[in-house]
Amino acid sequence: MLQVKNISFGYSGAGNLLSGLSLTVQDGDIVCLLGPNGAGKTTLLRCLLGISKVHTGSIRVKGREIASVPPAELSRTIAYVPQATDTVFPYRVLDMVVMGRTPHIGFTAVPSRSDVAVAKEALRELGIAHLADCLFSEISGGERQLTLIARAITQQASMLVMDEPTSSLDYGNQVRILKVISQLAGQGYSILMTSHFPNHAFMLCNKVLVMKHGRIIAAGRPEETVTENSLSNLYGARVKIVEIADGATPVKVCIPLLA
Ligand SMILES: Nc1ncnc2c1ncn2[C@@H]1O[C@H](COP(=O)(O)OP(=O)(O)OP(=O)(O)O)[C@@H](O)[C@H]1O
Repeated sequence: MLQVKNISFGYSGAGNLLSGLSLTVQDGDIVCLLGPNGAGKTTLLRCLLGISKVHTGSIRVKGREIASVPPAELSRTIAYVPQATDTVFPYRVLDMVVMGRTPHIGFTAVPSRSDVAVAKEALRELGIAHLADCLFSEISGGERQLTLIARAITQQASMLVMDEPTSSLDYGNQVRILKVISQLAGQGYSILMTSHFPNHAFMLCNKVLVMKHGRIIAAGRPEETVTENSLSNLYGARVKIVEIADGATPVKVCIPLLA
């Protein structure tokens, strides 16, 4: 689905932030990108979406170089869920979500009834149908994040790229979003998400990319890549990983140690 080979990128005036970076996301994968603040995770996502142009290397989506894929077509393949942001425009939540139809209908076209129906269905799926007429600027950070996920679902792309999808959510909504992500993967979506919570890797993901100083320093299954040693190297914090029983399946949990 997504093949990244040996890319490099730096912001103008600075040296390379990303260098020699390669990764693959297969159909149905849930990939967790872990790394400390400033490692380059969001920058990498922006490169994958073609928002920032890589200096060297290749990014292929469904076998085609993204630079050669028209933006609307790329948006029908990959949907982006940015970190929850504010907007200066007083859009209704439903209007924000209907915007997900833009790659299908064009910037100037008026959304049809069926476009609005797709958006309303996404709101229902995420349990926020009651917010449809609220202003995006007047709902909570967590509700905004759910709205942005609804917009991505409305886009009906086959891959979701999510930047810290649970960052401003309360505990219950974090679990809700993790379940939604798992269900979306079950429906055939490929998912690449950044997270500051290594537990997400164990709970949800079949693959982990560990990023530091603009490089992928480890890639593989969560059990191989998320270890007490790797986490303490990555974050400079002591971490204990324990197994707890959840029915028949033991689940690994990371616990940071203060001492
Ligand atoms: N538009 C920009 N222009 C110049 N430098 C930038 C820009 N955006 C990010 N950077 C720099 O690039 C580095 C990586 O930033 P990035 O946002 O990709 O990291 P991140 O891993 O997503 O961090 P976090 O976990 O804190 O969100 C940082 O040092 C940041 O200051």
